[in-house]
Amino acid sequence: MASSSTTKFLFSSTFPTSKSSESSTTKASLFSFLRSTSTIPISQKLSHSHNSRHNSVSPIKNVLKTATESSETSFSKYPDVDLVSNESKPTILVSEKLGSAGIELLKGFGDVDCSYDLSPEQLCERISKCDALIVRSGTKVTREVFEAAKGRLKVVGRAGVGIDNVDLQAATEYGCLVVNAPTANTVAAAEHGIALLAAMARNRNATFYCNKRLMENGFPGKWQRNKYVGVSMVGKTLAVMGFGKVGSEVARRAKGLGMNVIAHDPYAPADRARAIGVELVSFEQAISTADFISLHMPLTPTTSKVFNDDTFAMMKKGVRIVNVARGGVIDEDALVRALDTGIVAQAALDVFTEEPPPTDSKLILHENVTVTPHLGASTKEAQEGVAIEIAEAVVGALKGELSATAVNAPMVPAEVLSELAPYVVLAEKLGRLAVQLVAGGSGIKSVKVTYRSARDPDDLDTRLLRAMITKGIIEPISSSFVNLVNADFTAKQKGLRISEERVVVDANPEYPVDSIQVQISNVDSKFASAVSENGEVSIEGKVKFGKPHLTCLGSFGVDVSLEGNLILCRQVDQPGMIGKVGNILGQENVNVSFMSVGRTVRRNKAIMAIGVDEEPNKDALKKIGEVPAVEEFVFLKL
Ligand SMILES: NC(=O)c1ccc[n+]([C@@H]2O[C@H](COP(=O)([O-])OP(=O)(O)OC[C@H]3O[C@@H](n4cnc5c(N)ncnc54)[C@H](O)[C@@H]3O)[C@@H](O)[C@H]2O)c1
Ligand SMILES: O=C(O)[C@H](O)COP(=O)(O)O
Repeated sequence: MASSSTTKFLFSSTFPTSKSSESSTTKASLFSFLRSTSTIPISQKLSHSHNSRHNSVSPIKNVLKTATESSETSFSKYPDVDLVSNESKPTILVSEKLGSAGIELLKGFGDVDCSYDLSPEQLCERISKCDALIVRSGTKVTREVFEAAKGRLKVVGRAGVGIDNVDLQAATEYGCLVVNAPTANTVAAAEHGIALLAAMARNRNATFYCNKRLMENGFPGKWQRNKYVGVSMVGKTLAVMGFGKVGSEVARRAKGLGMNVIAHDPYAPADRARAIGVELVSFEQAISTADFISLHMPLTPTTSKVFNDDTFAMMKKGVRIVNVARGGVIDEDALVRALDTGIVAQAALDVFTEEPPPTDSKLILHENVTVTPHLGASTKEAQEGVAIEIAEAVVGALKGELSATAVNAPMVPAEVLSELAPYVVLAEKLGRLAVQLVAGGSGIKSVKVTYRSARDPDDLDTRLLRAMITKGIIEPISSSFVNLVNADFTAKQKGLRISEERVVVDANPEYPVDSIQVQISNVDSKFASAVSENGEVSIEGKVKFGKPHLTCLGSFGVDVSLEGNLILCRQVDQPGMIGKVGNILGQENVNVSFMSVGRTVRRNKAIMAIGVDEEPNKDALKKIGEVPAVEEFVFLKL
């Protein structure tokens, strides 16, 4: 069996919020839920019958839940929420104008508060009463907003692409999911880019001015045709900086105008560029050979002010620049200097470092600058599309579904999700079990997870499983809540190092995972038999008939369904032990759901793993401990 790629992660959290509840559901209900989410748009789902919404809570849904059970607006209630009853409806704050179809969709799910033009203070005040916030580019969702939310805010929806106005690090630390609407405004932005390109080339801005003067003064003497001679675009070289969704649509359209298009994007695949007839080149080559430069990269620490005195100096004299990306990618003072010296002949700008820019901004007042007030996404079509896209993403997130447009959590395609669902449950149970086997669980520093599978290791996306193991380990020993969004961060904060290994085994390739093993090193165990020959607390589990099973404990093979609670006993391997312990539980009215005995050597030591529906009282546990052949035992809550 070839062992393969080993991925190692460092993780960590410090939230006073308490834990989410975890409930399981049948495979059937989980899968029907997943099927319905992948095929029925939420807009239709909302009109479904009342009963259809009352599925049991899916464990997959739980991966995004964060709020306390005790909280009045507990997020854990949402998947079961009665959409008709106002009592349990989530509150969704929409802080900027959103298309009406999106608003209607949101109203079908929660209480919608459309409050535009809130000051930062007003936003912080209101946010603690909200479960979701929907913004466009005009609202700054700062760390203060997440702090002020006091753990209630579950999802921020950005009705558009750029998420530079959301403090993603703070969102992640607070376990708040951020989703965006990345596709619905692509064409609108590309069309606006082309419109600005053409407007600039033909002095459209100056022509407006000229027209106004013409109207004021009458035509005679003002017909200044020679003053406003433009430049042609055909045959000119356009450098598209950022060859993503908008950049490639701009390139496609510019090709149609007869331009020679080159592009720079360190992450874009060359074959996608070739397919449009665009050559991918270096940053320097792009800016030094272009007659026109069109900006389409996101604003990140790397791209901030990437167009500055130094890079303007590398450009062809008389270059023309369009920016429909983000103002912050340009050093605006440097652009004014480049315009003044003529390095940049003209600029057409839709976006600015500060929006709206100050009225005395030298840049917007410059005679060679054409400006629009961040209108790239502002077409009727794009706004309706974005509104629906974000409303669906936010409602889905509030229902605990994993989002396809999550910005700070793994995006897991529906088909992968559906396949991994039972393993997600297993992963969390193994984490919970492993940590309870450690004496003084908070001293855990190093956890190794081994996934055994018949499939190629590259085919197994373990992020979800890893997050759930982390959740299982951390939640029983701390007040931190852990969800898919903050699992890695939480583990890192706690100094918990989780390494992963994927091992190919001879198993059924129909299933994504054959077994998951969790090993905790450098710790003492409450139950010595859980310690492997190598000295680690070691447990292994499998999914059998859709249910999580514990299959190995230390060096002992067992087979017990991980439902309800678990009693582990080590005893002398002799007849009558099952009966003795079973009798004690029976007398206390504790129902045994599952039972398995494992041993290494006949008539030596044996492990008895007993699944119980109820929690045995102290007396029952004491009596089990007093059975003469029982050498050690432990009761574990799953
Ligand atoms: N003006 C508007 O109203 C408007 C509308 C839509 C999008 N936008 C902005 O346009 C930009 C692009 O949007 P998109 O939907 O195409 O996003 P996208 O993620 O599809 O594309 C961005 C591209 O930039 C590339 N990139 C990242 N760093 C880069 C770098 N240092 N140099 C060059 N390329 C780099 C990425 O690899 C990616 O291909 C974003 O900033 C977005 O906010 C503005
Ligand atoms: O990033 C975006 O999607 C655009 O900048 C659009 O922003 P807006 O929704 O504020 O118009």
